[in-house]
Amino acid sequence: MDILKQAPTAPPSKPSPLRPLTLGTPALVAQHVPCTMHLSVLPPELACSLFYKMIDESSTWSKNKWWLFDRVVESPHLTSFYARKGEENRIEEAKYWYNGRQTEDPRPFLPEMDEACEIIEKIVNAELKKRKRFPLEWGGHDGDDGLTWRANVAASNCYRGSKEGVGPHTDQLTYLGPYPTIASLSLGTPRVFRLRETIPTSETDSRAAQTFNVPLTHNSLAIMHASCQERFKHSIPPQPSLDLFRPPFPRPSTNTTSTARDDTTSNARINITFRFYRPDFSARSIPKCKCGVPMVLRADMKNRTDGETDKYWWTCYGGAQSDDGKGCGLWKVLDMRGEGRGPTVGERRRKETI
Ligand SMILES: O=C(O)CCC(=O)C(=O)O
Ligand SMILES: [Fe+2]
Repeated sequence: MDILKQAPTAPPSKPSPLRPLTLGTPALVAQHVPCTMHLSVLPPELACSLFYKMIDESSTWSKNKWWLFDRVVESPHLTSFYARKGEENRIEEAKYWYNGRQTEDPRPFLPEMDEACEIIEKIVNAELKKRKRFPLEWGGHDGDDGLTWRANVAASNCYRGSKEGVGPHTDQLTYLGPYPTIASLSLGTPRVFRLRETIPTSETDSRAAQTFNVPLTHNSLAIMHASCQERFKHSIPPQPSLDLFRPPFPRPSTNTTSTARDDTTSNARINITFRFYRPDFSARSIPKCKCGVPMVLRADMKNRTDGETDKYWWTCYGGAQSDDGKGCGLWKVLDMRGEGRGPTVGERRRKETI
């Protein structure tokens, strides 16, 4: 009888934690995460003048404040929101919301941002042609090739010194829709961009998450490709120390004398994320919760599937700015077809094969 006894089953062992890995080259970035890294993307003089312009503008930017569980949190770094020319009317009229609060009217792109944006669009579109497309990505309008990524807005951040950063998060998909492509330009002091995968519940027993650290240097472009927001959280962690940035060109024609120059070194980093707000996720198409606030769209990262049937949640964000941090708690699953969204890459493919 003894032989029939089953060997005692060992308790399921958790996969061993993995050490953080620094991805110091574009090849390593492409190998490990759904991102690409592009170095020295703008003409050096443009990168430098855009850095100065954004540093000056940042004195009028603001900090983000919102409710997290039972406390008000304020992100120390400064942020602002810009719309590309020709898009301001659509975007102003639309009134976007962020963190449960109506955003100020977006500012128009500065001329240097326009110049940078045109260069960045070319890089992004060349990269998109090489990549696998996901069925829920924006499929484009009839008549265009569905591949063209056009930045119509930009969110900008300024981190002053090594302590300012942003914690692990995914970008809200409310206006970006599923599987967005986000192009993130870094100017000034180098910082680390940290990515960590959220392991789906069905795989937590078989594999562990790894932390990836990507150094972001002045004038580099990190593209977060489709599936990055669905699979990875990203952050700019505070650092124990920083390499100061020495701008390679002086400030253009200011009245400061050489002894009073404030451009010799800087501990600040400017980040500009160029984004494509999808026409099928226009502000007026966003459902509102019982608080009267547009709901926020997020991917169900723990139960992701195949790029076609992934689940996304619209959730109440009214609590983020209310007096007590409590909202109505309403949530519902995104229903692409039922809500009349698209066309998606998947729908276009199906049409083409019929
Ligand atoms: O500063 C960065 O590179 C990242 C900023 C970011 O994650 C965001 O604005 O959502
Ligand atoms: Fe982000």
